[in-house]
Amino acid sequence: MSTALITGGSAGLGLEFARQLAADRHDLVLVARNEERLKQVAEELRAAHGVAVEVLPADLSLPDDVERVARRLAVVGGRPGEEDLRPVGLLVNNAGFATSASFATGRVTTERRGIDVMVKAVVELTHAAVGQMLERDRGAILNVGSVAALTAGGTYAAAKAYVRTFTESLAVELKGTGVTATLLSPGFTHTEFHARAGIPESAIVPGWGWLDAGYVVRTALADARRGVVLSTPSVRYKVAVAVLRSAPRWAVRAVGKYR
Ligand SMILES: NC(=O)C1=CN([C@@H]2O[C@H](COP(=O)(O)OP(=O)(O)OC[C@H]3O[C@@H](n4cnc5c(N)ncnc54)[C@H](OP(=O)(O)O)[C@@H]3O)[C@@H](O)[C@H]2O)C=CC1
Ligand SMILES: CC(=O)[C@H](N)C(=O)O
Repeated sequence: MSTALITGGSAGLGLEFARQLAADRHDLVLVARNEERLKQVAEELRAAHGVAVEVLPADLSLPDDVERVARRLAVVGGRPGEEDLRPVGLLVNNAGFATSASFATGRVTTERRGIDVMVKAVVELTHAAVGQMLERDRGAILNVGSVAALTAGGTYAAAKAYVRTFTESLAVELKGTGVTATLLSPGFTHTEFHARAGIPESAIVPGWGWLDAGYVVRTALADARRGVVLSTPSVRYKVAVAVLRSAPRWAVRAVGKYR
């Protein structure tokens, strides 16, 4: 039974990762800003599955909070001060958000926060985890990107494009070791994401349809266990990725946010 650290574990896909990993007997470290919701999830999963669940409240747009989570990820186990801590065997970099504002008229502080959470924190936490995983020669990194990474859909898409290339590059570097890197590229999935972004789901009619969070997470975990580098749940979103990757960029730009 290994330990998984999940960022954004209080809601949406992160909560689903926590539930499915707990059901599969993983101990958990849950990271998000909302401590109360994290505590509720921890109580639910300890009671339901008898696993150990650490609650690690952190705002991943704040460097000191990221550093605190990175220190937890760097734990190898057995060292002074680490007696009660097990090394993390699976890091799920999941926390993320988008805004409905356009770049030009939106707040640059919000843009900066998006980069902090979906790019800088992903890099720092991945680096902390990979170090101890290579020392133990086993572990897995699962970064949550988006199909949007292949679009010209704003700074959110740009951040996800970074995570896509970063994760593929990491997989190349880790090849031949006992550590794997997987990029999950979900399509539109029913979570709190759009409501939080001020975009009611009812206002979105994605041509490729909506996905269920449980299905997305089951697919991602199965792919990560097999060491698959690019995990894109559902045939229709695999087709969407193929279309976006092969279409002329002027056509992709014309679509903007793929829907
Ligand atoms: N839903 C979708 O259609 C798609 C989502 N994705 C990606 O999936 C990932 C999960 O999103 P999803 O579950 O849908 O969204 P939700 O809004 O349901 O959940 C987002 C999670 O991220 C956490 N979070 C947000 N900001 C911070 C922060 N500053 N520090 C720490 N945690 C934070 C939230 O917790 P808290 O508020 O407590 O901090 C929450 O647990 C994201 O990376 C998103 O980009 C990709 C493609 C499609
Ligand atoms: C599909 C996504 O990543 C995101 N939910 C969006 O609305 O673009």
